[in-house]
Amino acid sequence: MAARPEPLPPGGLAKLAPGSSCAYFFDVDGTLLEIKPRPEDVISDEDLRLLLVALAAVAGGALALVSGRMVDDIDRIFAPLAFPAAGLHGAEIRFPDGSRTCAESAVMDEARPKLRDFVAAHPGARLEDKGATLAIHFRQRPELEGEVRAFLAGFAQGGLAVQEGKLVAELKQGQYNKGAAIAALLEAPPFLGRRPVFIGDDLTDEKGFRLVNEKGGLSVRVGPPENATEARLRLNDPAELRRELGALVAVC
Ligand SMILES: O=P(O)(O)OC[C@H]1O[C@H](O[C@H]2O[C@H](CO)[C@@H](O)[C@H](O)[C@H]2O)[C@H](O)[C@@H](O)[C@@H]1O
Repeated sequence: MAARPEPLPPGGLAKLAPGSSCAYFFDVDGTLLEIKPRPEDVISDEDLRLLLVALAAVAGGALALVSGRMVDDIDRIFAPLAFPAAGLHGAEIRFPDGSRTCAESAVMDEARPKLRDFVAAHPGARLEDKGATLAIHFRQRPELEGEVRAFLAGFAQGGLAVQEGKLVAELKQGQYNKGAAIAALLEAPPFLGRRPVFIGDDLTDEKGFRLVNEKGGLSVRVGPPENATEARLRLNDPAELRRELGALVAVC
């Protein structure tokens, strides 16, 4: 049930989520990295890459990135690293052995030209065509929010659903979500048998929080305290998450 998350207790993630027994799942935008004006502005720095490599090592490789972005875009951000990953809110998964699943993009063929036309008619709005999902960003014109959401709601039928996010709304296939993606990754070694830890910041992460709660894991939301969430615990921002992960790696 959604409620206000608690701050981390003393000892933080180093105490709550040791690398010897946990599997780590991280959202990207707003969690590992700060939000930027445009999606392509986001890129990992060397410190974060080294931190994630160190954490993956102490967890026996049980670290995955779980994002609304395409897996190829996640790889661009963290290059040359290529972690196990779920992209497109779970519609795309790359398992630790390198095998991949990806939802059909043809399901968006009817909607795609209509979204293009909408964006062309609304300067400042932007279409991010991710194949199996289509996102309309309105960060440059936040006043378009109501119009974008109402427009996309008209496509929410026949298995399609709208995923809301930070100054973005997106058309996806309803059966895919981050909870199902984390559950699928947890079936595969080296995730199998480990306690899941999921850290995210946005509406798309709520099903991931619920899944790890059901599995007895740890759910942590990055962001202000006032919003109700399925996550049980809270961190202020990506910088605090980095400090926590640094401390965790240091004690392992
Ligand atoms: O699940 P995430 O890893 O958090 O990805 C969610 C969406 O992230 C990107 O959009 C968001 O971040 C952009 C860069 O900081 C920002 O400009 C935009 O306003 C945000 O909505 C990405 O572009 C989307 O595809 C992801 O679904």
